[in-house]
Formats: sequence, C-alpha cells, structure tokens
Amino acid sequence: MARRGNGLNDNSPEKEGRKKISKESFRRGIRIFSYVLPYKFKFLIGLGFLVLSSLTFMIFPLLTGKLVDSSTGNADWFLEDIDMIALGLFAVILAQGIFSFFRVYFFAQVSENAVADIRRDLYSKFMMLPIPFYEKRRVGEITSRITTDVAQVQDAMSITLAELFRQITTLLVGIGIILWTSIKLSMFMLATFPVLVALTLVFGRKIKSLSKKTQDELANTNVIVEETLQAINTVKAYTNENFEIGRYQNSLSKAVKAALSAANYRGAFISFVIVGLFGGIILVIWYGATLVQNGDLTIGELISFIIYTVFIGASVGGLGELYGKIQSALGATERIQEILAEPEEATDKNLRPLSEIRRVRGDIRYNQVAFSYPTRPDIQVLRDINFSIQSGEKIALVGPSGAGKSTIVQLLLRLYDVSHGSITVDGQDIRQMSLTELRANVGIVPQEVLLFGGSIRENIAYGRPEATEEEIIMAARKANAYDFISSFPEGLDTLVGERGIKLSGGQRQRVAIARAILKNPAILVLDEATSSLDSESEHLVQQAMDELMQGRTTIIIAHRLATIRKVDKILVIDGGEIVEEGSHEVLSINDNGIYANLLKLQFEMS
Ligand SMILES: Nc1ncnc2c1ncn2[C@@H]1O[C@H](COP(=O)(O)OP(=O)(O)OP(=O)(O)O)[C@@H](O)[C@H]1O
Repeated sequence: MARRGNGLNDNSPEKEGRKKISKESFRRGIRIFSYVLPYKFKFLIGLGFLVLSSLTFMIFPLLTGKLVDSSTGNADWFLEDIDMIALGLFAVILAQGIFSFFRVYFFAQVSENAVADIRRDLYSKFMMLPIPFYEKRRVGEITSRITTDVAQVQDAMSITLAELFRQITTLLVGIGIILWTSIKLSMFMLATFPVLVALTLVFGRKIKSLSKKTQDELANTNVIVEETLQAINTVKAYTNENFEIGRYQNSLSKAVKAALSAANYRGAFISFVIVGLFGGIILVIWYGATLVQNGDLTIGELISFIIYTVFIGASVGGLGELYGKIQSALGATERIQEILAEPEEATDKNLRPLSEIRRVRGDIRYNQVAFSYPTRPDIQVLRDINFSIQSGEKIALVGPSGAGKSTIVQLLLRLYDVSHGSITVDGQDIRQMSLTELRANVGIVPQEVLLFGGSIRENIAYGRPEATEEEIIMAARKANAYDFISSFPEGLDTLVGERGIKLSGGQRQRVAIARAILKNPAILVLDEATSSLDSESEHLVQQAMDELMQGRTTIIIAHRLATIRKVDKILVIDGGEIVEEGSHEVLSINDNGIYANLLKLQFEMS
C-alpha cells in the first residue's frame, strides 16, 4: 500500500485550487487556450457563426412584435405586410439553424483536436515523469486527469464558451432593445434585476461547492473500482468480494448523499428562478398593459418586450449555472497544468535506435551508497553499500525479504537517485550519464513478467522495436521459447495479455528473456521468480538465462540458492547492508554465516 500513498494528503492541494475563481486561477486556466492556437482560424470562423446565430436569435422577438402590430394596423416599419413579416421570421429561424450548425461544426473541429493534443501531451508527460511522482499519487487520481479533467476542458471549449457568449449577447442586446422600445418599462423591469442577479450568484456559489463535493466523492468510488479491478485476483483469493462490495457501497452512499444535497440546492435554485422570473413577468405585463392603455406602447412592442424579458431572465439564470461550469473547468485546467509543469526525467525526447546508443563496457561500482525512498524519507533502506563488478562478471544478491536487493538494482537504473554516495558505470557517475544511454545498456528479466496486450512478436520486439523477423526468431530460439511459440497455431502472432491466451509463468519468463536477448545489453539484471517452476520448465528457463548472461555483467537477485553456485561473487544483504561477501565455496563453509544458514534451510526444505 505504501507504493500508492494514502491519497488523502495528495488531494488537498487540488481542493485548494478548486475553491474559487481568482484572477490568478483564471489567468492560469485561460492558458489552456494555447492549445486552441494551432486551430485559431477554425476557432475564429466558429466564433463568427456564434455571433451570427446569437444575433439572429435576438431578431426573433422584434419581428414577432412587428407581426402583431401589423395585424392591428399599427405597422410603421419597412415590412408592413403580415405575410412578408412571417416570411422574414422563417428566414431568420432558417438562418439561425444554418449558423448553429456551422458553429457546432467548427467548434467541434477545434475542441476535438485541441483536446487530443492536451491528452497527447499529458500522456507523454506521464511517460516522462519519474517513479516517485507515481508513488505519491493514486493511479485513479492520475488517470482522471486524462479522462474527466480533459473532458471538462472540452466542454468548456465547445459548449460552455458558446453558451457564455450567447447568454451575454442575449443580456446586452436584449437590454439595449428593451431600452430602445420603452425606457419607462425597462426601468421598471430592471428594478427587479439586481436582486435576482445577487441571489443567483449566492446560489451559484453554494451549488458549485456542493457539486465539487459530489465530484470528489464520485472520484473516490472510481478509485475503488480501479484498484480492485486491477487486483481482482487478490480480492478473490482472499474472498474479499463482499468486503469490497461493502466498501464500494459505502463510498457510493456518500456520493449519493452529496449529490442529493447538491440537487436540493439546484432544485431550490430553479424554483427561485421560475418564481422570480414569472413574478417579474406578471409585473411587467401589468405595467406594460397600463402603458398600452395610455397609448405609450403598442401591443406588438409589449409582446416583444415580454419575450426579451424572458430571454434576459433565462440568460441570467443560465449564467448562474455557467459560473459553476466555468469554475469546474478552471479547476480541471489547473490540475492539468500542474501535471504538465511537473519536472520530467532527463530521457531523450527523440527516438534513437538502440544500435546508435553508445555501448558501455559494464564495470559497475557502488561507493558508500545510502538510500531512502522519497515517500519514506525517515526510513533508510540502504546504508553504506560498497561493491564493484568487473565487466562480464556475475554477482548474486541474496538475503531475506525486504533486505533491499531490488532497491539496489533500481538505483542502478536511476529509477531513483541515491541519497548518499555514488554509483559508477565504466568509472562514470551514472548521474552524469544520459539516462537513455544508461537504461539502454541495462536489460532486465523481472520477477513477475508482465506482457503487454498484443502478439508475442510485439512483446519480444519490445526489447528492440527495429529488430527484423530473423532477429526476433533467433532471440526466441536462444531463449528456449521458440518451440512453445511454434506450437501455437498463430505462432509469433499469437495474442497474449488481457484478450489473448494466458502464458504460463515459465513461458512468460522465456518471452522476457528473448526480449532481453534482443536488446543485447552490456549489463543484465535477473530478478529470479520466487515461485518455483516445474523442473522441466525450470531447466529451460535456466538454460535460457545462461545463454543470456554470456559476456554480460550480470546482477542476479537470487531466491533459490541452487541457481547461483557458479557466480563470481555473492553479496548477502540484510537490513540494507552487505553483511557477507564472497564466493559460494567460501560463504558456504562459514557455519555462523547467514548464507550457510539459508543454504541449510533451503536444503532441508527441498
Ligand atoms: N517504492 C517504495 N517506497 C517505499 N519503500 C519501499 C519501496 N519499495 C520498497 N520499499 C521498502 O524498502 C525495503 C527494501 O525493499 P526491497 O524491495 O529492496 O527488498 P528486497 O530485498 O528486494 O525484498 P524481496 O526479496 O522481498 O523482493 C523494504 O522495507 C520495503 O518496504
């Protein structure tokens, strides 16, 4: 669990960022629009259609009023004929339909492309971020950046922005036209407005904070789903299905509670808008009717006035809702930008074929290496590790679980930097080497081989993507994998992974060995599987490993001591220190030694 962090502390800076729209958060949020720049022409065309569709929408009430006036003989406009005005109305509606289509079309072009660019950049960032970044956060939290948050930005770029523009145009143009129609009636109508607007804003804020809470709770439920689905075997092995269902149910109840509480406010908000609005309209009709009676206003003008009033009221209500959406979008963009601003590992950005990367000789030296994991700085996992391996030598790391063996090799790959001391390869501090060069020179056969979804060919070629078919087959043969691969009807094209066939532990290991053979590194790390294979499979894997080790500096993390008798040196690690060092012959006769005891223990067990 330590690997994932507790997730609680990590949430807090985000929640800080979500609180309100400040000048700073707005400035930062708006920076996401730099992703729109490559598509600025389409964006501007879309904006043009947005202006046109918003404006044509505003002509509609005016024409309706004129239509009524011409029916009562009050026409004083260039269009006097009822039929012509009705035709004009149709033309306006048709134009609005066409403009809306192009608005949606162009905004979709921009937002889909810009959002794909954001996703691509986020994913590239994910690939380039160092391991400690992942240990401080939950997987679900990170994936929601590239799913939920990006979706919110997309909404903002397409729908929210257009809505915002439309509502503001409606408000401004609407107010302009009603003032022009009747200042008296407008003043009367606008007197009710400040109250409405103020209350809307207060309500909007409350709804905003509640819907954030709902989102957070929902995110928590998703974290449970993801974590348990990733570890479904463990859940089942411990018969914890019901426990997990309970945990999910609890989390879901919290989400529902938060959602319902937010819904109450939303409901109240909507009622408020309805009552306020209709109350206001009745007042306007009443006052307007008296103005018509006095001859200050025509019936048509009153009707268009009322329609504008409805439009204005609706846009004020809509703006309250949009305020919440903009806040979420700003929160999302801030979180995305936080990730985009994270410092990356210094790996090469450009793809380089392995053959072009300098090959090291493979002399390795650990000088007084001490180390604590960044997530647990208080616990020293390694202290004062000193050893050296000459090019082509093989050493084995042995010791109880949790002693620090895997940590030693993770430092060699610079997945973490040492806290003290240094590691050199060919006499050069690895911190001074190019990270890509360093890692390209190290091959790993891990304890638990995880194959990617795809064909066996792709999985082997993962060691060197530019490898030819012959090279892949040769690697598979050397890894003792070709026989079982050819026994499948589809051979190298056999799919493995989630939707493919499941390979046995020994087969997976041989695929990983083939992958390493293809990579042809100067330095090799073999993390022996703890689970034992049947003796035939064991023999095949061992043979393949021997083939792989030839001519390479090799570090073996050994669990079964029988496999390491031939190595040049064995380092016994305990409590983060080297406690014994020597060949099998020397260590096995030291009766009080840990190695000799481990040997005895394994012998008795077998
Ligand atoms: N990512 C990590 N973050 C924090 N602590 C870790 C991390 N990985 C390992 N540790 C801790 O570091 C110590 C050494 O772990 P390491 O995995 O190196 O041991 P090991 O000797 O390889 O054990 P095993 O034989 O069981 O694989 C352990 O106490 C472990 O809890």
